[in-house]
Amino acid sequence: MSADRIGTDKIWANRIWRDPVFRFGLLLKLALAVLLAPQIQQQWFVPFVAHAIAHPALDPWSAFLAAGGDPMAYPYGPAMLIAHLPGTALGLLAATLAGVPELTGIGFRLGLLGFDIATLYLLLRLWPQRPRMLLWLYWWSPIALYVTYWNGQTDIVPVALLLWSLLCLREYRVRRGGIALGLAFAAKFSMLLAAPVLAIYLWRNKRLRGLLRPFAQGFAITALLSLAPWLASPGFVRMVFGTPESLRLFDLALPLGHDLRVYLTPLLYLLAVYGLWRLRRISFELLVAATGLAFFLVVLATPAPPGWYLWLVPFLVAHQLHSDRGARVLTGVFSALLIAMHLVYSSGASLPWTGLDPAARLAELGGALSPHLHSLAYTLIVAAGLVLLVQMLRERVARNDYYRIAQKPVTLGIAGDSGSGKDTLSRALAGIFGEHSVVHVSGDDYHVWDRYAPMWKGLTHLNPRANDLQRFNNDVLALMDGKPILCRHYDHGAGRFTAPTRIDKNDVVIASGLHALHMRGLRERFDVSVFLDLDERLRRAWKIERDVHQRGHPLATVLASIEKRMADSRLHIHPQRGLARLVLRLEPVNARQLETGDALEHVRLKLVALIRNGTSHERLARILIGICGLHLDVQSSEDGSEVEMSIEGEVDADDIAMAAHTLVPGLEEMLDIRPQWEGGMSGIMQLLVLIQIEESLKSRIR
Ligand SMILES: Nc1ncnc2c1ncn2[C@@H]1O[C@H](COP(=O)(O)OP(=O)(O)O)[C@@H](O)[C@H]1O
Ligand SMILES: O=C(COP(=O)(O)O)[C@H](O)[C@H](O)COP(=O)(O)O
Repeated sequence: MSADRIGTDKIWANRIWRDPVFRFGLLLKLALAVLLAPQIQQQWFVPFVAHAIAHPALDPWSAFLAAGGDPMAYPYGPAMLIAHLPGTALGLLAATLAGVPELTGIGFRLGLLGFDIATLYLLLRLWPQRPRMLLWLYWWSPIALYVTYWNGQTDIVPVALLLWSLLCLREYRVRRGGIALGLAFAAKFSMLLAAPVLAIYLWRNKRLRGLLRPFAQGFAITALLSLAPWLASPGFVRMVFGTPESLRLFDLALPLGHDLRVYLTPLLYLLAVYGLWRLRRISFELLVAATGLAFFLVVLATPAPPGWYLWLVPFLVAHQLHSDRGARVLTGVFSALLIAMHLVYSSGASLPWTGLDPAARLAELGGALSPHLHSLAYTLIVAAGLVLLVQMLRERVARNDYYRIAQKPVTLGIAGDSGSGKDTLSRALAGIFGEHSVVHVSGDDYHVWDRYAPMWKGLTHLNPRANDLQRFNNDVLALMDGKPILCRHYDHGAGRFTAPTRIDKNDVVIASGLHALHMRGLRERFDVSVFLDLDERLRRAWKIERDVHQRGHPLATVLASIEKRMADSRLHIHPQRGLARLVLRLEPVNARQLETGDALEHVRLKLVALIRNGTSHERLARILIGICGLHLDVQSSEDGSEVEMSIEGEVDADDIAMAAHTLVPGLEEMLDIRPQWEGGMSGIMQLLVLIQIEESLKSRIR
């Protein structure tokens, strides 16, 4: 069980259950379930479910119709029936034993109360930060109270199943999430509206794309198994498909003449789904907002029955939890208008134990009032709903930090001398973002000549003139702007260039090379610019090891190349050190290890990080000491613009992962779902770069 789950369950057990706000709400709902008998339950739902219990049949819908039941009685799928069975069965048993028929309806409503509590629990799992506020916003939600306990609709069942699906998605239990959505659909077909939104969320996040298949399988198999047995049933088709309620989706239409109409509700919904598709990356909070907005659009563009407004409640709760008081006021106004109108114009409940029937009185009032007033009231509701929808769009989407930073790629520039670790660091960073989300441009691919060109006799690779830096610059800028490039690759094995291949845009652009920070225009576009400033003895040892054993060069050639390149290194590579926001210098803790020929992987290293214009070094220092158990020596420049951290010690990948979870929680949805954290100095470099990325992204939204 995840730590969050344990934490939430503890909140649930210790705080919510004991909380007076919960307990009074529970008492109220129990009282309402006992005292109120909603007309639609008494007339339709309860008789159908009771008949299904009393006369078990594989096809309860046809059996009910054959017994003379009302075709309007139960327009729901088998999952809804299964959800209603336990409470109603207990109620029916009690009614039979006690000879009090009302107990059956009470049993039905207690079953709904169970889903109401389940919905509260799921909301608490989704947003555990402010449990007391969530209690007030959901457990005392006027819309939820009205729909479930006065009007009597049972939309709380598919809503709870949909929330379960969302929670499963957030916990990467996607097959289970698909099953939950399939059950929500099998309870009430309109939950299908959420399916494209959830699918786009999984598809548009490369880190989640591989999860779409199990999600879709879970959904499809559940929906098929839930419905296939009854699709050939005439009773099921008659009662469940083509119900007047579902046809309301087509009420709002634009006549084009010749019996042709544009159905505006489906049109608005499809445009909303397309708008979501256009987003580059979608965080979970954006998914929640998008699902709520899709439902909101459909509900406002349709003469929706009261039950459909219950779909909005979890998303209105999320909106109010993460917004200011204005959202709560607006939601309150919207709720009040909605309930006031439906109290008069929609069915309600009677009080059987008292003989009172307030719903009938209200219905008489509704019948006496002018239809103009009904439309006026509905217009007010749509107006308040649109204002609320615009507010949700603005605050849950447009102002969503993730939305504002994730619509452009994260861009990293890594420069350093040959053998300083540029490719190694690039691979380590790609390991935490996920190769699927990273495009890596290497400066080696922009050498002007291949290994066998005579030009190398006069020029070294470290001379900018030996590299097509203008093309490197243009290609990286193109990828930053989301455009594909055509780029050849330098094969260090053969010493030749491969044919140009198309490189597509991606969420993270890593540009590494000898001269990656050489060009100002490009350098200033990087979110993070890194210079690898290796201890020269270590760099030589690493370069010799690599060039001789991995690239197949004779030792003498490598040694001669190093000497020949010294001047250009000082002239063209090292000046980039002063241009980088982050300078990383790896040094041997004991240089003698290099002299005694110890295996390079056994040479203990320390990292000296120079952070320019950083703001998170104190937080970083605490975490590196507290979580990673490292030894730090921190020096700051007089004006505080430069901080140098000397970091020593051993740290494993798990500690790096925990440190990242603490340091940059806001980036977690940009990382792979299983980031490849590294131990040692490589893992610390992963952390340092991530912190710089977070700082840069925050400056995007300031
Ligand atoms: N953090 C590190 N720890 C240990 N070895 C490293 C590290 N970074 C690089 N190396 C080694 O140094 C050599 C050069 O690294 P590489 O990434 O190819 O450098 P560059 O891309 O700058 O030329 C490689 O053999 C690599 O394994
Ligand atoms: O200096 C470099 C740059 O690569 P890096 O920064 O990765 O060391 C290499 O020597 C050249 O690319 C030529 O490669 P090769 O020597 O294989 O022909």
